[in-house]
Amino acid sequence: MDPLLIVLIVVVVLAVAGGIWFYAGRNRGGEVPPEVSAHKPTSADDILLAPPQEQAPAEAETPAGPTPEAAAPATLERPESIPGRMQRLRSRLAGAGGFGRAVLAVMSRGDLTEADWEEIEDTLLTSDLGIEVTTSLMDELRTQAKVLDTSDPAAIRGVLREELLKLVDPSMDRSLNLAKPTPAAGWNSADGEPAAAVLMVGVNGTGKTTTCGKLARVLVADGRTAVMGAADTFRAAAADQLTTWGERVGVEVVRSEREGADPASVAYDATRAAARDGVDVVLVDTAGRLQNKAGLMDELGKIKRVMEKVAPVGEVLLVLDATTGQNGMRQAQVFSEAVGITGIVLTKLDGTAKGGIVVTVQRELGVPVKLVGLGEGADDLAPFDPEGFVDALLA
Ligand SMILES: Nc1nc2c(ncn2[C@@H]2O[C@H](COP(=O)(O)OP(=O)(O)OP(=O)(O)O)[C@@H](O)[C@H]2O)c(=O)[nH]1
Repeated sequence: MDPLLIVLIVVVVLAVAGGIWFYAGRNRGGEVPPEVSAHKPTSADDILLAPPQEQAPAEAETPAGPTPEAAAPATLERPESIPGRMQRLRSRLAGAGGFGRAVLAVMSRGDLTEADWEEIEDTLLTSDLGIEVTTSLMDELRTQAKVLDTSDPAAIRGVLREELLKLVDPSMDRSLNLAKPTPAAGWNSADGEPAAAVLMVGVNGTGKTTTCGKLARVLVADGRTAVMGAADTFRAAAADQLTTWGERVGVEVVRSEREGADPASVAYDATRAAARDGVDVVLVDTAGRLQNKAGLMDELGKIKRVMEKVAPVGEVLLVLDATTGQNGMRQAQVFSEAVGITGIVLTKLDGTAKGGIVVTVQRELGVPVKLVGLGEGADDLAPFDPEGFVDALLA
């Protein structure tokens, strides 16, 4: 036989055998394993997918809210009630070790020396109270110490509690504005009744997306319905993260499948969807890129403007990381100038003993802390309670 023909036959036989082996191999492997084909979880997802801390997820009745378009889990979680979580989180706050306790310990020594007063001053300054507040608090404490002339811990505690409470200011209105807004002039009532709108802003990593998800749970626990808008189109995982949060409690998430899509258009779609579905609240998550103030103003301004084609935005919540101290304050100023802020969410308060940031941020921005994040658990967000906070600082 012609040697060329032999070589040709061998090549054809090898190719056919190889093809059969490859095909059989694919079938042997069966379906592509889900961990390969599915979205690869990030560390944040791991946290989100974990069951809520200290609370077994319970089966809930059919939610009043809209059904998520994505495949929903078979059972929905019932978020922890607001009073329940406040009770639980108060002890966590106390566990973080408040600066009040350290001041109390020094003041209870009685007959304070200058060194003792310096120790108190250092404690106050390192707790992020800022120089101005520290100085006036020191003056007040010196006066009160003279008046009291005692080392009785209960009496000193009473004075310190009163002074700290004054600084935190219990008279501020900390309620969220969740009243149904008056529709915008051009709004067609056939398109539904606009929902109360909450816009979440802040630097990246402060916990905006997490807080949006946690706040949706607060609303569900409070018997309200909601829609979330994933207008953080800069970080693709943020929309996935928000979708997971929504699915757990039956809250629809409006998102764009296109990375880098116009955040304002997602915010607008979410606001319209909320009106169409007749839900109570629309929560919009945004990206926190602080490239420059002009860019930030443009982006946030545009988001707010398009949402207000439906109805006024009732709440703009600035999400601030309590552990970033004075650095966080500078960023907060930029956001507050870029878009009018109506309240502050202080996250990661579980990770710091420097509770003084509550006082500083309220004074510098002139708006109240309305919510606090006290952990990575799904229900670790609670309304800010000044008395509980001061008690925890002194515990
Ligand atoms: N300990 C603690 N961690 C928190 C709290 N709130 C949020 N976090 C964590 O902070 C990390 C960042 O949260 P994200 O919600 O992704 O932050 P983000 O601001 O949306 O970030 P970008 O999408 O990049 O802008 C996550 O690991 C959260 O679990 C809190 O109150 N306490």
